[in-house]
Amino acid sequence: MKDIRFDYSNADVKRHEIENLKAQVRQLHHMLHKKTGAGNDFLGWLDYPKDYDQEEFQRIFTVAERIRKNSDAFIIIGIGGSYAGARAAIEMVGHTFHNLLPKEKRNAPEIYFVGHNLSATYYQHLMEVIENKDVSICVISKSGTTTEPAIAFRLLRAYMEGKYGEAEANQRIYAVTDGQKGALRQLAREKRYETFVIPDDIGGRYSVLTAVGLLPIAVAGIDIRKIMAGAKDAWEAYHGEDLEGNPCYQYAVLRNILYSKGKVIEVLASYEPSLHYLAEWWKQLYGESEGKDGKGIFPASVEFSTDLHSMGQLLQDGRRNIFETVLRIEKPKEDIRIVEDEDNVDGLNFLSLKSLNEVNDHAFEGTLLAHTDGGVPNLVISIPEATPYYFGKLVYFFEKACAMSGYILGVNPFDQPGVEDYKKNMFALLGKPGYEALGKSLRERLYK
Ligand SMILES: O=P(O)(O)OC[C@H]1O[C@](O)(CO)[C@@H](O)[C@@H]1O
Repeated sequence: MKDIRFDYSNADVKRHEIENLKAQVRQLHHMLHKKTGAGNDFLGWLDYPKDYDQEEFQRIFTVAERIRKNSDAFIIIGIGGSYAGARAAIEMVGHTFHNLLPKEKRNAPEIYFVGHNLSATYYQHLMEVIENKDVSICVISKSGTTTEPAIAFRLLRAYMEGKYGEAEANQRIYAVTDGQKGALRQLAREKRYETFVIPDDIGGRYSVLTAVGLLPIAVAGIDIRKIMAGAKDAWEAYHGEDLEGNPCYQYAVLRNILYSKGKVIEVLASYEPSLHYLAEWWKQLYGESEGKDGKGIFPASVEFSTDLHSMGQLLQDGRRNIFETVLRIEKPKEDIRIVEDEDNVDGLNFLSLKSLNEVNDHAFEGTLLAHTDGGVPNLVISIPEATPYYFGKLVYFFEKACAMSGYILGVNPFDQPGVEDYKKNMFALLGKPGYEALGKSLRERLYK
């Protein structure tokens, strides 16, 4: 079977720079696996593909099947790690226009994501779209108190209870949350929602292979067994301590070498629009894991060739503090041939009958050379196909690389103290009890 490939031959990094980190990687590998490093109470994801709860996994199938049968629309409420992974999978593996396909072709409900913004327009428009449709919802929040999904859930719970009456609404609402504590767990108990557990030792951004990601992905009609098979094979493939044989650790090492040379921005580039949300998921994983203690690579993303006509200028010619990681799909799901045109007014007959994927590949090759010539080191991660299996494998690749990369950088890759600051200010400005003094001082600064 083909594998994920990592190529750093265009990174302008010397052999000895990599060799120098070999011993450190080995030591950090043991720290990770023996769970002796910073954030070690959040390492549940590390062996999860091998020892996940099979009983709960079966229940995800059963529930997904029920939702697929009785729902025209499935609404997923969540933010950050409680949302991005499922969306990444559904977009990468599924149909580009999932919701617009005729129902019989889709064989799954329309899928909508909410709870990841505070836009009234977004909610109002969603309500218009789901009118007259049978709806099920899944609320996903580990803490159960995150403001954005909590507001969304309040709105949608009222909508569901109004539409179906409380008893039926309760059967159409599913919750994925902490096993014991939190506001959502309490509500789920009271209302008798069917629930799934987010393990204590798995943080939001590492949770896509738990029910957080798997339930929405299964409802969308994607084979979650294959995802877990890919993740399990990744566990094996990236288990070795030796840098030479472990592409996942090589990626961690290469990005740190580039960072130490002033390349402080990593741009994840792809040539398939279906990877858009994978890049969003990746940004949270790396941004939240590494951006702390005054350090961290800024993770950004572009979609080529779209962004070659905008960000391409900056990448080619702007400040040289960027490196690029290209995420390639070797065999895209589809291909089409460019048609011959007798008149050739557009002068494109040199492309007649060529495969569009081939044109896209040449765009990649041409850009790789142009950007490396322009002083932008390029790393390339290639996945054979955009299938559930490779999604699972890629997720684990990035997760483990992120843990190693964070440890090399010298941070705790598993906490996120910085995200609390905006929350405190927002609560204070909204008048949440307990935040009165902060509210007063913030208002003085804002409205002086
Ligand atoms: O699942 P929860 O607790 O609602 O958290 C959602 C997201 O919010 C964060 O805590 C950041 O605000 C992320 O780490 C997390 O993925």
